[in-house]
Amino acid sequence: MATENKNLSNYDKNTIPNAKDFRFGIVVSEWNEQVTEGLYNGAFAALTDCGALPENIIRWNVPGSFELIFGARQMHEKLELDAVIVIGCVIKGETMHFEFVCEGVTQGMKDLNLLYDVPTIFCVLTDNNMQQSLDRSGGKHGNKGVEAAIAAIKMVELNRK
Ligand SMILES: Nc1c(NC[C@H](O)[C@H](O)[C@H](O)CO)[nH]c(=O)[nH]c1=O
Ligand SMILES: CC(=O)[C@@H](O)COP(=O)(O)O
Repeated sequence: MATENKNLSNYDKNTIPNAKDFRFGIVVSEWNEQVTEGLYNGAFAALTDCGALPENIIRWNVPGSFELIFGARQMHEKLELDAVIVIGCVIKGETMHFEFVCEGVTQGMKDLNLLYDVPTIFCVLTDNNMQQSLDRSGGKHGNKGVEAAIAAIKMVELNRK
């Protein structure tokens, strides 16, 4: 199902575990800051709406999406967390750089999920243009940051079984 057929912000709070005892790390890319801030705000709002305490949500910034890998790894290594969410926005330019950044970040996130017992949640937009990114960071298709927050809570619950 494409995003255009599913609002990214929709969730049923009654089906989501209470996150009051969960600790989250969020690594945010500064590239396309207007979009990544919208994603972060969506994630933060959804986490706290589901019971997470603001003091249990630790944010680090990195320059670009490719640095999300190292930033998330350092969070896993240095902080006691239940989940790490990485937030980025990669938008196609004139060259192949888009493909390599997207592939590198995707593979890096997969590797982190293999290396650590704490889940790393992938909240990286990989869009053809800015409008697509705006539509998915609080626009007409909702907010992927909300989707990522709900995924993080569910994965923490799964990890505690
Ligand atoms: N073009 C975008 C980038 N490029 C920068 C890389 O992510 C990285 O910071 C650089 O190659 C240095 O290692 N990053 C994004 O997040 N979004 C883009 O659209
Ligand atoms: C994803 C990128 O690095 C890309 O936006 C950079 O733009 P360009 O391919 O025109 O250099």
